Amino acid sequence: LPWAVDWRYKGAVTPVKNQGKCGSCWAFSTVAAVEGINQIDTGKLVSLSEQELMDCDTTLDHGCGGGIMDFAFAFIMGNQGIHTEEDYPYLMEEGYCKERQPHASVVTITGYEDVPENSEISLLKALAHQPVSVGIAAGSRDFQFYKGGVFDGACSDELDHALTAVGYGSSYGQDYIVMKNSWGKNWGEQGYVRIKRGTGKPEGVCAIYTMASYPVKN
Ligand SMILES: CC(C)C[C@@H](CO)NC(=O)[C@H](CC(C)C)NC(=O)[C@H](CC(C)C)NC(=O)OCc1ccccc1
Repeated sequence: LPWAVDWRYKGAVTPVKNQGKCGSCWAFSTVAAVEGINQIDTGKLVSLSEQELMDCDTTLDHGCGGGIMDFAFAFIMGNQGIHTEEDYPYLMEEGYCKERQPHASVVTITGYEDVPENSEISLLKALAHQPVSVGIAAGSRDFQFYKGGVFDGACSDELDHALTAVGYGSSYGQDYIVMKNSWGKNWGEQGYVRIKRGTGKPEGVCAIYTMASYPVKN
């Protein structure tokens, strides 16, 4: 396993976005993971459409009411791909599903995998290959008002938010996993949070090892 990984330096991560007053973190996490594997696979970094997931992936996911990244990965597979942000921009509220645009470009995936639960090494192994979608218990004030540094809790006790892990490393003896949030650039470390790893908690800080998954593009 590499000592440190950071997909931002590899050009696989788009600028931090902002979900606004809408519970669409699941769509932002899904899209960031697909933007990552797509860049790794094609060399092109393309910002993709969270709005398409909000408007069109409505059977199992619930727009601003919440969703699950695995459901969204499955939708993208069934939908034969996802449009670019440019072609299908974010409105911060649910809208009608726009029909497929004939000449629009889409990014496809061929599958997705769940990271084995409660296994830090499994998440690091996945992260060494690509950005990974991660569920997190983010309801605590400590997390909401996080300003920087290596976060070690306190957290709420159930999963209620989603981030995208984009790397891991160590600084001044503190081991961390760095994650992209979708609360704009003014939150945390320019929109990112470094979460402590190696704490010995099987579920990880804020339960980040309990619902992680990533898209596959063969
Ligand atoms: C207040 C929320 C709507 C805010 C948003 C983030 O913006 N949270 C979410 O979208 C979270 C993310 C998840 C990774 C924990 N999703 C949720 O809370 C979803 C919502 C329902 C409607 C699908 N529920 C959910 O995760 O229930 C647990 C579950 C796990 C695995 C399979 C089925 C169910």
